Amino acid sequence: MSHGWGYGANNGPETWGKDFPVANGRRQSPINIVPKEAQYDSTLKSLKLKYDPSNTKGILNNGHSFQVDYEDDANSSILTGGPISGTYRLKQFHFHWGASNDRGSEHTINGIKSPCELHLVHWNTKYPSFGEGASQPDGLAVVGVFLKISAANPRLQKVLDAFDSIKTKGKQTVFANFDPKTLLPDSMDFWTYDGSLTTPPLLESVSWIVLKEPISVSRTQMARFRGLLFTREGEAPCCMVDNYRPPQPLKGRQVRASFK
Ligand SMILES: Cc1ccn(O)c(=O)c1
Ligand SMILES: [Zn+2]
Repeated sequence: MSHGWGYGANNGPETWGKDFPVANGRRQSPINIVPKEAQYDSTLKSLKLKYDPSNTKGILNNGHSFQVDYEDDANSSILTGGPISGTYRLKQFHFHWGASNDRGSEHTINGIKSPCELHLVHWNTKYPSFGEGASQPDGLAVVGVFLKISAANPRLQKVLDAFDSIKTKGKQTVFANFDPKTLLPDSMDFWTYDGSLTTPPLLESVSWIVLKEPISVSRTQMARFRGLLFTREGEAPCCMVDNYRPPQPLKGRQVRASFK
């Protein structure tokens, strides 16, 4: 049976290039963002996120993270503006986090890791589906939001409360009427660059939009993320932690800022 990619010593990010050679490509993600080297671009439009909570389909432990899935057969939960042209539909959101609060995010700022990073995944409606978009250079747009340790974030509570039902790989449960907008910070200032999926198949199809302002999460809330498992029910349990890919070479790419 294929041992499959993961985040362990034998199947982690350093091994992904064997099955997915694009891992060493020219527009891989995540990256380290150096704000002083980002170029302010006054032509960037403001980000527009319009989400319909009734599109919420469910919450799933996929063995790498957990994700909340959305109906995407209409333009009811969409991303427009920012660096992208056209309309991108929300497909799912998920997180990446560490075994301790000193690490966990995928993007870093001046080499600094955050304990957690939220990704809201959207696909370009010029293509017929997410799968089609995922193989196109302008097919996907992912909004990244850092989480920093502070007071408990009440907006995470509904997500955390579902964890008991999706503890192990493959488990999913009903999850309805969740507005991802409640997980966004006040400021929509962002950095943007051309990148990739941060998990195999690492396709180079993502316009990354990384928000400057983090949202809060408490130590106790982070501990609950770490109670999820990479493993299936009945297997030797392995805590779902450190499910992040480290920063990849910029290879000449420009990072633009929507703010001065
Ligand atoms: C489409 C996709 C898949 C995995 N991850 O981590 C992402 O951020 C986006
Ligand atoms: Zn992600």
